[in-house]
Amino acid sequence: MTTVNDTTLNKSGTAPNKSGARADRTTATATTPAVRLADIAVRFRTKRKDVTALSEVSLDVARGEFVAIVGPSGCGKSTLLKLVAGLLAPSAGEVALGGEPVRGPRRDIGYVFQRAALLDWRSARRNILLQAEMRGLPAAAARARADELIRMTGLDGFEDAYPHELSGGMQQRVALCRALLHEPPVLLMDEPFGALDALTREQMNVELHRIWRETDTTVLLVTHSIPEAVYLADRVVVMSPRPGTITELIDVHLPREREYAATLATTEFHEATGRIRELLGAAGAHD
Ligand SMILES: Nc1ncnc2c1ncn2[C@@H]1O[C@H](COP(=O)(O)OP(=O)(O)OP(=O)(O)O)[C@@H](O)[C@H]1O
Repeated sequence: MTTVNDTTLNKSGTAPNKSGARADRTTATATTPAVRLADIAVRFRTKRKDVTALSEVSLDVARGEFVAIVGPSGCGKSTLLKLVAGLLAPSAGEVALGGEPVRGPRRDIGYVFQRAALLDWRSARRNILLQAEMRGLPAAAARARADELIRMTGLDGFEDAYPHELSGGMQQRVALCRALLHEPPVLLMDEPFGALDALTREQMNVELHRIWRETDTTVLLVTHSIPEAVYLADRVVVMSPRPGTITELIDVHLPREREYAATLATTEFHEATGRIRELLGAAGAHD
């Protein structure tokens, strides 16, 4: 485990590469990050009060990197994902995807939420294909990609089932397939497994990590589970209570292939989860 404070990262933006080794600083600055948040502030003005949700947040996420975001409730984690998706404009600072400033809703991202939000009257396959219909993608290619994702997520045999015939885990798999159908370079996940039982959640963690390894997707995952963050991520962003700032960035030095039980038994896993707990505990959060 290596910890880097946000001030250091603001300037260097270094990030681990796919092999788990750290890219050297010169290479990292020469490479355009998949996601860049530069000096972000977000203020909400409501009739009753003004809320500063995020303040001085800077973060570079490398292409193909898996970053988990943890922090106390209300510290601005969902707000941060909305900025990347272009669903919200920052009050100050710049957001860029692949070097291009984000100026409005982005179609080239995938988004998975806590609730799968499937259409009840459509089968699993037709829920996945909705993404293609909304984007006007060629039907044959979309069907082939949907079949590939169905296989990758172990949904074979349930393609024609309706949402009420699927378990919570299966519904989230359908939502994941739908989010990946158009092969987005960036996948945003907001507490995607929060409504699942502990065992299904573990299985989904293992599957998500395998799918991420098999694709080149950059992932930003918001989670309240410290073990989930450390098991899945290359780096964990730990946030402070509102106004959310980055308290610390934790590099997770685990091998790319991560067998679940063996990973949880490693010293690296214990050190990283311990450090995050300490930081969140010090901030008064008990996630
Ligand atoms: N549209 C909005 N208008 C006003 N305030 C908002 C709006 N969206 C978010 N907020 C406020 O901004 C802060 C951050 O909200 P956000 O949902 O990003 O937090 P979070 O870290 O994702 O929380 P949780 O972990 O509980 O889901 C909260 O205080 C919230 O009330």
